[in-house]
Amino acid sequence: MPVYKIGLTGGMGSGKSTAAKVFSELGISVIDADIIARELVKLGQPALAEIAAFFGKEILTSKGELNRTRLRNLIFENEKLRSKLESILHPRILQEMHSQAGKLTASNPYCILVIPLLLETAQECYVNRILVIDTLNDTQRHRIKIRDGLSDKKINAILRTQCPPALRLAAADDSISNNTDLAALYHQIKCYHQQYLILAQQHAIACPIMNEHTKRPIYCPTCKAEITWSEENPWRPFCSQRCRLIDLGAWATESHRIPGEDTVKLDSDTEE
Ligand SMILES: CC(C)(COP(=O)(O)OP(=O)(O)OC[C@H]1O[C@@H](n2cnc3c(N)ncnc32)[C@H](O)[C@@H]1O)[C@@H](O)C(=O)NCCC(=O)NCCS
Ligand SMILES: Nc1ncnc2c1ncn2[C@@H]1O[C@H](COP(=O)(O)OP(=O)(O)OP(=O)(O)O)[C@@H](O)[C@H]1O
Ligand SMILES: [Zn+2]
Repeated sequence: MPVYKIGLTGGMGSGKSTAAKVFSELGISVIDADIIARELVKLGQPALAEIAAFFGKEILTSKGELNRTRLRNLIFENEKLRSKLESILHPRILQEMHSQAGKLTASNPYCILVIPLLLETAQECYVNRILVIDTLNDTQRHRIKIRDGLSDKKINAILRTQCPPALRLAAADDSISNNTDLAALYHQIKCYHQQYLILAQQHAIACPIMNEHTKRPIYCPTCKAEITWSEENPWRPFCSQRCRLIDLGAWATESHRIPGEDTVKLDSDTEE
């Protein structure tokens, strides 16, 4: 049975890595998408070659490593370049993250998946619960400035690409407010840790019973191919990334709509 997964997410500098360290100290396995993203662009990795092929040799340092600052300056100023980078890295990050999670043994009561862009990339379906770490804007900026020495302009450019904090909190099952000190952060995490131990146990008991009752074929909503609902298929309920993206496109173009009356008519909806 797959290990119960808590998706830890939050904006830039909200304290995800700091919180992850606390969970790890409590004996919980942590899989961090940011760490995977860094591994994937190390010297000799295929993703680095793909990035260099698209962005040019100027994106590499004299040692052939990724010039992260240069790439950061490019992608947060240009949506097309960001999409291109994401198309190279995100499928690989997702695959590696779920491969690592799939290898966790049943001795793990639950695990933490640190996914900075959990909501931005619609990964809600891969986790059992969403834990959002939230920091007030001023504190967030102050901490980023101290840590990274970035200007307000550069911080704004990054924050603009991320989910607005209010939407993130609205999607949360649980939330941590990280505005004061490390002791307060630690205290909140310890409380959630106790809850997660119980929830994971309840899940482990309920899940096999539910699976037995719901054992029936599942079909890809896009191409109708029969799929297996398992850790090995990170695109579930779709058969592939392609079908998932096609479906997302359909939502974006509104060919998928939940039927219902339009109660509010926007000006732009009314025909002249
Ligand atoms: C552009 C890169 C090389 C810049 O590296 P750098 O070390 O300067 O910054 P770092 O990785 O610490 O990111 C800074 C902040 O931006 C956020 N961020 C990174 N990529 C993105 C993105 N595509 N969209 C929105 N926010 C992002 C991070 O979560 C973090 O809060 C790096 O961010 C990257 O490879 N990004 C693409 C991969 C990705 O999407 N990672 C985030 C989720 S795993
Ligand atoms: N409770 C706290 N008290 C004091 N400093 C903190 C606290 N939480 C986090 N910090 C500091 O704030 C900065 C940002 O935290 P952290 O690196 O954990 O954020 P993050 O969400 O992982 O960032 P990113 O999105 O950039 O990866 C770090 O320098 C960290 O030491
Ligand atoms: Zn399909």
